[in-house]
Amino acid sequence: MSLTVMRRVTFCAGHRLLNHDGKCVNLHGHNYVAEFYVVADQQDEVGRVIDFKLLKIRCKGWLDEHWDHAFLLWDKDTEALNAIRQTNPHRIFELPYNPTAENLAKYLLEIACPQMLEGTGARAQRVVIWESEESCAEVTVAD
Ligand SMILES: Nc1nc2c(c(=O)[nH]1)N=C([C@H](O)[C@H](O)COP(=O)(O)OP(=O)(O)OP(=O)(O)O)CN2
Repeated sequence: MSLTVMRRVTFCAGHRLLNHDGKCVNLHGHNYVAEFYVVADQQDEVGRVIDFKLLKIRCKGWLDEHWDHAFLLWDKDTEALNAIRQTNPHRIFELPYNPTAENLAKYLLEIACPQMLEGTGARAQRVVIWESEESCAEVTVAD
């Protein structure tokens, strides 16, 4: 048997896809939805994998601090980085790859979730990023 809990968090961010052969090569924004699927080795004395409220505080807290209302840009995209830096104030989060939905999900699972969930006894198993109501990317920890 395996028990998983999920918390959904929404955030707004701007980005562009470098080398994309379509309109998403332009700076634009999305109302993203992130889903965090979390497991633990055992349930706590209350019967929880993790308190939903604590999960919300950790996941939403990280996104509010780092990605909400920021431009999520590839650190190689110097043209966009320099353009956004011309505006004051500005909020930029540099990524080591293009900010596709796939890569955002990967970054959250591999880098951000261990930070978010530190000390809770829970760990992320899967992250889904919805870029629109129609399109999402999903990443899962390998077996
Ligand atoms: N595999 C991926 N493909 C695309 C991604 C992505 O993250 N992963 N992202 C984009 C763009 O960010 C874009 O904003 C979304 O593109 P698209 O789905 O084409 O947008 P629309 O549905 O709004 O297109 P309409 O033509 O306006 O219907 C692109 N691809």
